[in-house]
Amino acid sequence: MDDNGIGDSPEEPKKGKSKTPKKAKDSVLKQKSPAEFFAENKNIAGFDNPGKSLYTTVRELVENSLDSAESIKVLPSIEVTIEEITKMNFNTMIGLVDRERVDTALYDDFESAKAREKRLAKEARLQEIQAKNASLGKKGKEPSSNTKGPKGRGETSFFKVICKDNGRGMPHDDIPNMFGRVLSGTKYGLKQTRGKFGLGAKMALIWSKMSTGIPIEISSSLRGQSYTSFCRLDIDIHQNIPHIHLHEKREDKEKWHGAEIQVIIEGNWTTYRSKILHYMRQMAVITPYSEFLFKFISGTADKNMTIKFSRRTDVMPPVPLETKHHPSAVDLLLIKRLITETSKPNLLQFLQHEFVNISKSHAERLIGEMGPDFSSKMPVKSLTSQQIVRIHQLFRQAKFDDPSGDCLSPAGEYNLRLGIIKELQPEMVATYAGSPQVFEGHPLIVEAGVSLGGKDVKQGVNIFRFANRIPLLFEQGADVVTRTALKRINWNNYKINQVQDKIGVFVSIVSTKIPFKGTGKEYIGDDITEISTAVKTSIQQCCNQLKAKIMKKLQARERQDRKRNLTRYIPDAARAVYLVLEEMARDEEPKRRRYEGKDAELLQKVASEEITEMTLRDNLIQHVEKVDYEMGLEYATQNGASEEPREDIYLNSLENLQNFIDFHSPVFVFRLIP
Ligand SMILES: Nc1ncnc2c1ncn2[C@@H]1O[C@H](COP(=O)(O)OP(=O)(O)OP(=O)(O)O)[C@@H](O)[C@H]1O
Repeated sequence: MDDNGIGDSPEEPKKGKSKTPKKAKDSVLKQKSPAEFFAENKNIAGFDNPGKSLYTTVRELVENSLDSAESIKVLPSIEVTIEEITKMNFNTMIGLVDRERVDTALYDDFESAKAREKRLAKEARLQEIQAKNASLGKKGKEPSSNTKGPKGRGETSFFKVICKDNGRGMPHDDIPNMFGRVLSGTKYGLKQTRGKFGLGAKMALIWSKMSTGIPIEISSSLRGQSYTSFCRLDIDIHQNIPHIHLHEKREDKEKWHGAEIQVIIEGNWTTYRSKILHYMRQMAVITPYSEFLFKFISGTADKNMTIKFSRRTDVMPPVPLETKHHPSAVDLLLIKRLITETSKPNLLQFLQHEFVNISKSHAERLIGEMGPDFSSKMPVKSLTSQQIVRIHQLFRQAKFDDPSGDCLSPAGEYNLRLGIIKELQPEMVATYAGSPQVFEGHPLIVEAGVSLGGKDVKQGVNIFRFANRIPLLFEQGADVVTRTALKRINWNNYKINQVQDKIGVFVSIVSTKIPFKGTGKEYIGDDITEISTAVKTSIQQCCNQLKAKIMKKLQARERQDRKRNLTRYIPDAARAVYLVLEEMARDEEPKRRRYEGKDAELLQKVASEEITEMTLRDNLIQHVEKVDYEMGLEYATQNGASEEPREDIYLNSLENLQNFIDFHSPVFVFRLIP
C-alpha cells in the first residue's frame, strides 16, 4: 500500500451485494445512493465552487470540533491549518510527472498578445491611481483578482486543510462510517447541536474525491484510551460505503483526546480568504470560551498568516440536553418509529414517557378521548395502523403546554455582550435574551444585541447572524434577521439614524430544530411568523435600552450646550448691566430719582466700587452653575434616581443549575462565578 493511498484498491466491496433490486431489461428506472445524490448536487450542501468548498470544509470541520469538545464540557481549543499546495507539489504527491505546456493556446488561461497588452495597460492605470491615492493618504480599493493575471480557472489551487481539537474523539470502529457513509452521524436526536444531517464531513470527503482524489485522514483518541486511532479512507460514492485504505491503532504518547482531520481539496484562497477569516472571527464572537489558532501556510511568505483568537472566558454555556418529542410536532411515521423503539409496555406509559408535556393524568384523559377501542393497559405494540392515525389526529387537535426551553443552551447575554465588545468596541451596546418560544413543537430562544459605533463598523445596519451558535455568512438578504432589521424596525423611533449611524445587529437563535433553508445551513427564511416575531421583539428590546441611553446622552449634551451659551453671554450681560448701574449711580441730585431700600444700597455699592463689573460676572457664573445643577438633579429625580443617576441590577434565576450568576444592567452584564 503506498503512503498517499492513491491507486490503492483496498477492501473492494463485494460485487452483487448492492441493495439495488434487479430490474426488468427494458426498464429505465434507476436508483441513486445518497452519496451520489450529494456528489451531483453538492451546491445544496455549500460546495458550489472551489472557493466556497474550501470555506465550507473549514466550517464543517470547525463545527464538528466545537460540538465534540462541548459535548464533554471541555473548553474548546481548535487549530485550523490551511496549507497551499502548488500544482507541482500536488503532482509529486500523487506521483504524477509535471509536464510543460506545448500548445499554450489550448489552455483556458491562454492570453493572446493583444489581451495581454490590454491587461497590462489596465494594471498600469490602476497602479497609477493607487499611487496617487497613497500619496493623498487615501485608502485605495484592493485590486480585484481578475486584474492580476489572465482569466481562467488558474486561480484555484490545492489545499491541505487540517483541523485538530481537544474534544471527545471517536470510537475506533465507528470512524469509517462517520466519515465514509453519507447520512450517518451521532447528532440525529432531539437536541441543540451545530451538526444535524450527518453530511458535512462526508461532503468534504466527496469534494476531495472529486477534486484531488486524495483520501481523508483521521486521527482520534477517546479520553482515557491508551491508543490513537488512525484511519485513511475515501468513499464508494455508488454504494455509499466507506472505502478504507488503512485503519489501525497507534501508540498515544501524548495522552491526547480529540480528533484531527486532514483533507486535501481544490480551493480558492484569493476569493474566499475574507469569508473564512470573517467566519473564524464571528465564531470567536459567539464562542468566547473557545480558543482558535488559525494558520495559512503557502510558498509565498507574505501570504502566510497566523491568527490567534484567544479565550475570553472560562465559562461555557451548559451542555444542551436531549429532549423528547412534543406531541404537536410528531407525524405518523415518527409515532410508528417511537412505538417500534419504545421499551414501555402499554399505551399509558408510552404516552407519558415518550413525549414531553403529557403527565399521567393527561395521558389517561387523552386515552379516554381516543374512544372505546383504546385503554391505558393495552400493549402499545398491538396498536393497529388506524389506531395510530387516531392518536396522530388527536395530537394535532388537542392542546398541549408549549415545550420548555430547558434543553436549550443559548450563547447567553454575557457571552454575546462580551463578543460584541471584544469584536467591535462600540460606544454603546444593549443585549436581550428572549423567553423560550415554540415553532412546530420545537423550543426556540432568540437573543439579540444592538451596538452603536465602534471600530471597523460601516455606516448603516451591519448584521451578524448566528444559529445554534454557528455564524451565518451567506444568503444574508433573504434571512429573517436581515429582513426584520431593515424593514420592520423603525430606527427613528429609537433616535437611531439607520443610514448614518454605525449600527451592529447581532441575533442568535437556538433550537432543537433550526429551520434552515437547504442543507448548507446558510440562512433562515423569513416565512415563519414565530421566528420573525421573536427576532423583531428582541431587537426592539435592545433598541429600547439604547434609546434610554441615547436620550440621556442627548439631554446631557443639551444641558451642556445651554450652559455653554449662557456662559458665553455672561461678560456682555455683566458689562451692559454694570454700565446702566454706573450711570444711575452717577446721576446729578435733582434729576436723580429717589431709590430706596435695596436699590439705594446697590447704587451706593456701585458708586463706592464695592460692586464692579467683575462682581456681576462672578455672580452670574455662580447662578448658571446652580441652575444647571438643579436641572440635572431634577432630571435624575424624574428618572428615579436620588442623587447620582442609578441603575437597577437584578439576579438571574438559579433554577437551571448553572454554576454562575449574571448581574444584568442596561450598561453591563456582570457574571459572578461562585
Ligand atoms: N472532530 C470530531 N470529533 C468527534 N466526532 C466527530 C468529529 N467530526 C465528526 N465527528 C462524528 O462524525 C459524525 C458525522 O459528522 P458530519 O460532519 O458528517 O455530520 P454531523 O456533524 O452529524 O451533521 P452535519 O452534516 O449537519 O454537520 C458526527 O455526528 C460526529 O459523531
